[in-house]
Amino acid sequence: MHELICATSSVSFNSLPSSPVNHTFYDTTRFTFRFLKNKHIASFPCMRAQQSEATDGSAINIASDDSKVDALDIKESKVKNSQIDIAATQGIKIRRRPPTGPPLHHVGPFEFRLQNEGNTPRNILEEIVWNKDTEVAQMREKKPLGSLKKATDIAAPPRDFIGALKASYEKTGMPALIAEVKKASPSRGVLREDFDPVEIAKAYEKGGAACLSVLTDAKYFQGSFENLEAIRNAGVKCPLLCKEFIVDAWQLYYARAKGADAVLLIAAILQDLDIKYMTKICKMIGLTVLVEVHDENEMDRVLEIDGIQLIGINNRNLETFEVDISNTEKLLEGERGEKIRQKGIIVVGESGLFTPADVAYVQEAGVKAILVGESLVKQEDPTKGIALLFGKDISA
Ligand SMILES: O=P(O)(O)OC[C@@H](O)[C@@H](O)c1c[nH]c2ccccc12
Repeated sequence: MHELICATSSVSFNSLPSSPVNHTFYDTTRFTFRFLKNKHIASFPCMRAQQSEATDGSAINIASDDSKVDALDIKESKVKNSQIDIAATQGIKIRRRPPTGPPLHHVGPFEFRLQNEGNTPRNILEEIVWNKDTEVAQMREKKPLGSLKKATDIAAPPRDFIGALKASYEKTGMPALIAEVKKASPSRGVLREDFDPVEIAKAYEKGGAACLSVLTDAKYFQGSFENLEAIRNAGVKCPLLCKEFIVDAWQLYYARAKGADAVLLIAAILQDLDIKYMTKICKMIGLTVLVEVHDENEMDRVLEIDGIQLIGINNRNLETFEVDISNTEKLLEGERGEKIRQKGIIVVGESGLFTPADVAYVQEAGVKAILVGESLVKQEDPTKGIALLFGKDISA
């Protein structure tokens, strides 16, 4: 039932066969056991890299300098813990990575860790973020930041996302539309079988959308960066929002290189400092930032950050999928609404908008733009879908 895996501390990998069996750890049904002396092999990314080289058959030696490694071990765990502490003080419940912290128990020469629920995502947002972390690490390896920066430099110049929203609002007197090119979602499944992203984007533009949002997450939303690029290259003039789960600054450069004019930063998964730092990078490379909030705490955090011009209020709770459009009103009431007006921030009402009454309701609450996917993408003709949503033709 429980498996015990041992390796000696002064192991020299070139003395072992190339099979990983001898020097990897086995997560068994409930417990992971390993010799204490070797704990660093699993603990450090650099060691892990060396380990995988060994599995390729190349010869490597890992010097056993336990004191140095232990010091690093402590440092790594401290950094992790302090990040968790910061997130906690900011009220962030989403854990950015599985908590593979120090072992819980020492038994004689072994350490053992209960393979507890802590290493299982607690909700869909956490699952998405953990997957994204791995996905981004793999993409980064294929396209390091240096080459990506060059691609960013030669990308077509960014379009004015906020300018397009303002112009539309002024023209129609109604919230500017950010229409979303969305094939599927974890909560609703596939929204449209005959999904042609370019055709849908063109239909949105024709119907009077000010900007477009393009889902690029493949695993949960069946989106792609190819869709973003294809829409950009098809002559669509609306500025494009790259709808991604951004967890790493690398993704900002990637989005810009693929033709995005704006990106979404989700306050539920990013600490204040991440939002500040990423906003600075976006400014440098010409990307507009839309910061998404879902509750009062996230709104208050974001209102403390300088330079935020666009805030999206998501009516969908990404942890439970519950949608409630009164959330927009709730977050714009009283002092918060006042502060937003004073700062000249444009608020975008996001998710769950289906009817002219819904649009009127969030407009009344104070939004100057809306982000809509499902109700438009499901329409046979998305152009007509826009007129139905607004109760009139807004394309003229
Ligand atoms: O399809 P809807 O209910 O109109 O929602 C669109 C958009 O708000 C939603 O897709 C969204 C809002 N924030 C997100 C963050 C990630 C993925 C998707 C989203």
